[in-house]
Amino acid sequence: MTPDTPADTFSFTLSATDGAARTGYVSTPRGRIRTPAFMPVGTVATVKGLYFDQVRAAGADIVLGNTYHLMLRPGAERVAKLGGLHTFMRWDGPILTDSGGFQVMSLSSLRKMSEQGVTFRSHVDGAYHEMSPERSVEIQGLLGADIQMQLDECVRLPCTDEEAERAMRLSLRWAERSKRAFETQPKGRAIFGIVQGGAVPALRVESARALADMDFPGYSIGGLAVGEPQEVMLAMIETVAPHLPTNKPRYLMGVGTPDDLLESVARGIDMFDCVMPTRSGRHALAFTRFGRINLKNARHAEDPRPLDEESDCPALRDYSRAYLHHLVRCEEMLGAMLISWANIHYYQQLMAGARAAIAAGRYADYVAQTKEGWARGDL
Ligand SMILES: O=c1[nH]cnc2cc3nc(NCc4cccs4)[nH]c3cc12
Repeated sequence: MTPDTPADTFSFTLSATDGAARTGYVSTPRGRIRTPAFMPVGTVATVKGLYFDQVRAAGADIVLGNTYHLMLRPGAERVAKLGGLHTFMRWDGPILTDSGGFQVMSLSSLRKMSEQGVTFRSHVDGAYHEMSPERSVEIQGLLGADIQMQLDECVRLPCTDEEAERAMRLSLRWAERSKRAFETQPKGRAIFGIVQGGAVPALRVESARALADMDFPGYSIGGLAVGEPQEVMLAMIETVAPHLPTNKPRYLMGVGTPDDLLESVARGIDMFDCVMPTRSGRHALAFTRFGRINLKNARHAEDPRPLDEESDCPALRDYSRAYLHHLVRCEEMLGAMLISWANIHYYQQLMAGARAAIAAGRYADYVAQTKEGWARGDL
């Protein structure tokens, strides 16, 4: 923390831009987040298969926790009683939590949505729960999240314009209520508004402008990475970004592949989260400088080469493809752990390279060279 940044504040500093791409850092009481940033997903208080010292060593400055999962198990009040999520899972850096609404709609059963909020049955034990903007913020506060999300309604794409409009306007009303409920929380924490509006440019612009008028400390772009083609996602980013304040961070929720990250950074996104690196790691899919490598494939059975001998990550540098293939074939947990570690490291170094390239004014070249590497791969 530089001396001029008091320990109990949240702020965003833009260091350089290259076209619409930006690099800088978010300052929080628990440390800085270098942007563009990729946030490993720690769904139930763990980045699946990794120790947090590996997550930190890979270059992650912040991790994501899921409010929906944690409120069901072990429970928000229980986490608070145990000292909060940072203490509970032994991660002392910033934590971002989502609001739970997205998982309620994708994981729970018997959901009932109203102006007040959403009631649902837990996918864990069938118990009834209700989630309102106020309760969601209360839960995120009990978890101790440094960056919190408003409760919103994310419609799956494709959807009708009427559906997108209804959900966008509800989300704006919930943005007001979430922000008001957040005011009781300790200084230094932030809450982000979430831009909705489906794939309808006019609705996206209206949502972004209304949220900007509410003066949030940061803005998420939601309602994307829900099955739409990449070009639709990128078009919505291009539509929304000009209407968001340049001096506040922009977080694209649930994104994405390495290609999604590079293309979204080029359009002005600062923060990302995605289960892709860890979920793919559990399915034997490695992301490398040479593109994707499916370690289930028998052609790796006698390949003594590591995934990337030039990497400074042991999982990429020290283990042969043959060994990784063997672990995968035996369904040994170390296989999923090593490939998840490799993928988290790859995503972090992809963002580190983007930050350096933007600062040097050569982001377009960085993207082109990176994509050439993916194509050149001797997979
Ligand atoms: O609008 C949203 N609001 C709050 N959380 C989200 C999370 C999101 N995650 C994805 N995509 C990644 C996925 C994860 C699981 C199914 S899709 N898209 C998302 C959109 C939203």
